[in-house]
This record gives sequence, structure tokens and C-alpha cells, in this order.
Amino acid sequence: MVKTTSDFQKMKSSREPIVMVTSYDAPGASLCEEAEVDTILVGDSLGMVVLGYESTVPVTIDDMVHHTKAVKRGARNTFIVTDMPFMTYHASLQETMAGARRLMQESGADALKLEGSGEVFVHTKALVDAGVPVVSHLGLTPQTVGVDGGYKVKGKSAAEQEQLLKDAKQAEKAGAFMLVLECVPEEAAKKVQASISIPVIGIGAGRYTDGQVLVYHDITGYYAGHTAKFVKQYTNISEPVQRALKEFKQEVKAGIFPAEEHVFQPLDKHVKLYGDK
Ligand SMILES: Nc1nc(=O)c2c([nH]1)NC[C@@H]1CN(c3ccc(C(=O)N[C@@H](CCC(=O)O)C(=O)O)cc3)CN21
Ligand SMILES: CC(C)C(=O)C(=O)O
Ligand SMILES: [Mg+2]
Repeated sequence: MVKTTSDFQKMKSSREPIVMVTSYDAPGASLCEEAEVDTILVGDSLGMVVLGYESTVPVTIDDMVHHTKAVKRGARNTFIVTDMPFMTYHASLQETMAGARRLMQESGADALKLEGSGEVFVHTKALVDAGVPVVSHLGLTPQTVGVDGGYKVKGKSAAEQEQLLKDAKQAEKAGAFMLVLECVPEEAAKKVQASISIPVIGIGAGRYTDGQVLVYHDITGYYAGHTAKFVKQYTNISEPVQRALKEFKQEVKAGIFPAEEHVFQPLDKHVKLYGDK
């Protein structure tokens, strides 16, 4: 059955690690559900791993609705978190609410994830007040890659760690039920984990968080782009896929495929077809 926000809270209390994997389509989501992951993230990494963009910045609410619907069809019994994309929760509370309403009502998301701190927490609180479960995302926030000047580890200095801790506490206070912490030193993540009561899911945040999240295409090796240090590639499906495609091509060129078993025949095998002798 679909988990609830309180199930994740209980998992933190009982120290059962929470497993989150991204999905962007029905077959991928279905495999995640069969693997019994605790929750699926329809990440805006979608833009980079399946839509071919350079960053997550071009991803829209329409993209997230479209892909979350597909994920929901593939994984009806898994808790789905969907990323609110770039600049859709900053301009006004009205715009935040309109986007969130679409993601929650049209797409089948169970919760929404918002990157960043400060003003973002005003939007977090408004969403939670309206009944939307919210996940906060701190540390490296890919949507601010432009102002950050690249994808860089956050919380390396004492001052940055102090700020991170403050932000995490504010996220909890704003009503977030979960926190994703990306690319921070292990020691900083450990402090955050111990300082707030909501579960902390790490990606490049070391061994002491309440759970881990990785991108589906990074786990399976189905992505040609840059692979971060925190990724463990458990298999490389690109290789067998490439081999199969080359073999298909060779067999068609050589007249090997299709063979007799792939061919349809008429009801009466003795019917003479045009061109038959
Ligand atoms: N395939 C994929 N996996 C991801 O985890 C992911 C995406 N795409 N796209 C959206 C964001 C972007 N993410 C990224 C992208 C790059 C780095 C990266 O290059 N990090 C450097 C750290 C550099 C430093 O030391 O400051 C690294 O070497 O890992 C990290 C996270 C995480 N997300
Ligand atoms: C990397 C994870 C946390 C994410 O936000 C995404 O996949 O978009
Ligand atoms: Mg994201």
C-alpha cells in the first residue's frame, strides 16, 4: 500500500533507512515499485537525464505533470514526490498554489519538493497550510546552478554549516515532512540529521542521513552525461542495449531478421500469393 508521511517519520524513529529512487516514466516506475523502494522522486533531473537539456532550468510544470502521470500509472502503490521546477514557487503565492494544485490534482503526486531556503519557506508554509505535503531540498540546489557558478559541494566552511543547520530547522518549522540534502560533507549532514526530527534523505551527503536517494539512470548506467562522485553505478544497461541495437541493425542488413518465426501466414497455407511460384 502507499506509504504516508507518518510512515517516513516512523522509519526515522526506528532507524530504518529510507530508500528513494527517481523515475520519469511508467516502465521505470514499475521496476522501482517491484524493487519495493520506499518512495519515488519524479525529479526535475528529468530535464538532464531524459529530455537532453544541459541543466534542470528549462523544465516546466507541464513537463512535471506529464511525467508524474506516467510514473503514477507505472507505480500505483508507491509514494510519489514530484519536484516543483525552476521559478514556479517564487513569483507569488498565487502562482505557487496554481502549480501545486495541478501537480497534486492532475498528476498523482503525493508530495512536492522545493529547493532552497529564505523566502521559499514562506511558500512551503503556505502549501502545507493548504494541505500539500512538502519536501525541502537544501545543500547543492541544482536549480540555482547559474548563480552558484556550477555544481559545488555546500557546507564546507563552518559558516556554511551553521547556515545549513539554521535552514534545516526552518524547513522543519515551515512544515516540511522530509528534507533532501545534496552534496554536503558527511559531518554537516550528520549534524543536520541529529538536529531535526523530520527524516533527512541524502545524495552525496554521506552515511549518517535517514535515507538515500539516487537518480535511476545513474544506478543503472543509462545516462551518457557527467557522473558525480556520490554515484554508485550498480549495473551498466547502456552496454547490452547498445549491443542489441547493433545486432538488430546487422541482422536486418544481412537479411537474417525477420526469420520464419516472426512472420504471419494466411489461414490457408496453400493460398497462392502474388509472386509465389
Ligand atoms: N544524472 C544525474 N544525476 C544527478 O544526481 C543529478 C542530475 N543528473 N541532474 C540534476 C542534479 C544535478 N546534480 C549534480 C550534478 C553535478 C554534480 C557534481 O558534478 N558534483 C561534483 C562536486 C564538485 C565539488 O567538489 O564541489 C562531483 O565531483 O561530484 C553534483 C550534483 C544532481 N542531480
Ligand atoms: C537529485 C534529486 C534529489 C533531485 O532533485 C532530482 O532528481 O531532480
Ligand atoms: Mg531535483
